[in-house]
Amino acid sequence: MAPSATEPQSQFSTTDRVLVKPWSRPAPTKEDLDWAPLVKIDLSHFDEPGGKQELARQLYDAVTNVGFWVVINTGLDDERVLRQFSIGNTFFKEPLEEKRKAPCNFAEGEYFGYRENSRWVGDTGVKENIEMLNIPKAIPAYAKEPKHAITTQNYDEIASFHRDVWEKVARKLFVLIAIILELPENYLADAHAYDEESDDHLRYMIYNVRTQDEWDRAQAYSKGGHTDFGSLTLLLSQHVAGLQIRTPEGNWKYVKPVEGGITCNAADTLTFLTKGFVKSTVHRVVTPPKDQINIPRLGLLYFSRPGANTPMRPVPSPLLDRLGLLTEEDKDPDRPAVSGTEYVRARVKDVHHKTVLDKREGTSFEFQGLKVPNYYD
Ligand SMILES: O=C(O)CCC(=O)C(=O)O
Ligand SMILES: [Fe+2]
Repeated sequence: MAPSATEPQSQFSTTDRVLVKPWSRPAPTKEDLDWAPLVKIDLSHFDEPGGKQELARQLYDAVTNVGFWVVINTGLDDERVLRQFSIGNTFFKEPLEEKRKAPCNFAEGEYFGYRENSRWVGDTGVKENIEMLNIPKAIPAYAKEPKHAITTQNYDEIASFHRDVWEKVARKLFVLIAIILELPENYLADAHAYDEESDDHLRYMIYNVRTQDEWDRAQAYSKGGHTDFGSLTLLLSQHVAGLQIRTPEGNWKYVKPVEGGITCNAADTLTFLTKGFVKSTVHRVVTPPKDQINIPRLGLLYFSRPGANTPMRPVPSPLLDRLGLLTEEDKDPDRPAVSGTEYVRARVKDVHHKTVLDKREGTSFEFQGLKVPNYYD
C-alpha cells in the first residue's frame, strides 16, 4: 500500500507502512531461580492524603540500600505497553539497511538512534547480541532527530507513551526520593523535567538468541556487572529471565518479572547528586534459563538522565547535611559544575565509542571529579 498524502513520512525515504505485528509475552520460566526480594511500591496511593509520605517510607531502604524496586498500579495500560513491545519487535525485524539509517553517534556520546550488534566482545570470537533503538523525548528540542520509518509512522502513540512513562512513573519516583531527602517535593522532578533538554530515552532492546557456549564466552567480559549512567532506569515487565542484581550482601540474585509492574533502579547520576546516599546498584544480564534460552529477550525501558540545565552539584538536602555528607564546597550554589548532559555524554562515549569491547577490570571512569568503577568483582 502506498502511503497516503497526509501520512507523515520518514525523512529518509518514502517507504510502505511497516506492519506492526502484535507481540505477546512468552511464558515465564518454570525454573526455581534465586529471586531477589524487591519491595513493591503501589503508586495508586500516591495522590491519597499522606500517600506520598507513606510510599517514601516504603521506598527508603530500596533507594539507599538495595537499589532496585518494583512499582505497580502505575495507570499505564498493559495494552499500550504491549503495543510498544510490538513496535520494538517489528523494528528489529526490519532490514539492516533501514535500521542503520539513524545510528547512535557514539563519537559524541549521543545515544539516540540505533545501536547495532556489530561489536566484538574482546578476543572471545563472539559479537554482542544486543540491538537497541533509543528514542528521545517528544519535545521540540528533538523534533529534528532522525527517525526510522516505523517511528515516524507510529509517532503519536510513541510520543504519548514516552511522556506518560515519565509523568506517571519517573516524576512520582523523583517526588518520593525528594521527600526522603527532605527537599522540596518537586526538586528532583524539576532537575529531570520532561520539557527540558536531556538525554532521556525510551529504549526498545533485544538480546538475540545465542548458544550457551557463546553466552559463556561473552560473559567473561560482563560477569562483573555494571551500573546505569543516568538517574533512574525503568524496565517494563517482560518474561525472559536473565537480569541479576548484586544484593547488599554481595550475592547475585535474579529479578522476577511482576505482572503489570515496572522494575526500577537508581543509577550513577542520582548517586553523584546525593553524595552516594542513593545507591546505584550493580546488575548484569546472564544466560536465560534452559526453558527460555531460545527466546529472543525483548526489552522496553525508560532511562531518565539529568539534562543540559542541571548542574552536577550535590542537592541541598537537610538529611544529607545532617548525615555529614555535604562539604562546604558542596553547599556553594555558585561552584562551577558540569551539566548532566555533559557528564552522561562523556560516559557514553567512553563505554561505547569503540569497535571491540575491552576488558575493564580494575579501571574506573572519571569526568570532572565524578568517578565510577568500570567493573565490579
Ligand atoms: O535487559 C535488562 O533486563 C537490563 C538491561 C540493562 O541493564 C541496561 O540496558 O542497562
Ligand atoms: Fe543496566
